[in-house]
Amino acid sequence: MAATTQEAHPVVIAIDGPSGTGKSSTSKAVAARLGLDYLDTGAQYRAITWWMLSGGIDIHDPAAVAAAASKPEIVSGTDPLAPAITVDGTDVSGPIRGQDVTAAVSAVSAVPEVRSRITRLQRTLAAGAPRGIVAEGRDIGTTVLPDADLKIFLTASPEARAARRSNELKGNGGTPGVAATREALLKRDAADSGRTTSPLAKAGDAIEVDTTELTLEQVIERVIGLVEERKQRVR
Ligand SMILES: Nc1ncnc2c1ncn2[C@@H]1O[C@H](COP(=O)(O)OP(=O)(O)O)[C@@H](O)[C@H]1O
Ligand SMILES: Nc1ccn([C@@H]2O[C@H](COP(=O)(O)OP(=O)(O)O)[C@@H](O)[C@H]2O)c(=O)n1
Repeated sequence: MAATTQEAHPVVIAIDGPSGTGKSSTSKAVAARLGLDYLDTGAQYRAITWWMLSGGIDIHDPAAVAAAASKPEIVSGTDPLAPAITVDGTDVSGPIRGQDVTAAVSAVSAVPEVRSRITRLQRTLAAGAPRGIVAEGRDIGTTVLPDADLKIFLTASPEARAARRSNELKGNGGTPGVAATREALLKRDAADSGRTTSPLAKAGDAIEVDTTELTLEQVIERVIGLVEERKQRVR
């Protein structure tokens, strides 16, 4: 008989922060290296926004958004090497990154009925992750998974964030310059931080990592180091 080996309990990592701080890149890499699932919660809010825009729903009418919030079927893949998202069976991973969705998503995600619907999906995915999950967004540590084993809040200067995002958009054929990108990011930060329901915020027990002067690899190593530290402490 083999000695009783204790199954490690699934590890839940919450990574929050504003746009362009490195949440998606860091979360995907950490999940892939640790063999965990990955959840991009921003993609879910973008997907429901894409569906509303496609269906002609007035996204500035919270009652209309609330009434439609439960209608689309949103399915998120959780493989960090091939994150996928579909709405009613259509792959929307490309269209949800468009400027129209980016400009509309903060209004849609501020509606409480949208948040409760998406939060339910997120908790179901986290609960079903066999080895655990890295979930990234704005309210993971505060609202979605308040009992996460590790909470990280990423920050970076607006200049660094705008330069990164602008570079990325150029690669995707977009043209906005750094100044326009910076303005758009700050506007979205203000809307996301200022909403009543589950705003963008650092959880009291989250560890803040300023990525302005760090390479992506340094951020990934920092987070993996914090996961290891946490494991040592609970052993
Ligand atoms: N520490 C870093 N240094 C330089 N570029 C980075 C760093 N972290 C992420 N990036 C780049 O910045 C862009 C935005 O990163 P992303 O992970 O999508 O941020 P977020 O999910 O917070 O919006 C991507 O092109 C990514 O490769
Ligand atoms: N947990 C989350 C994640 C995203 N969001 C909303 O979804 C938008 C898009 O999130 P994202 O993570 O794709 O944004 P980027 O950081 O990629 O620019 C945010 O600006 C928020 O309005 C949210 O409200 N709560």
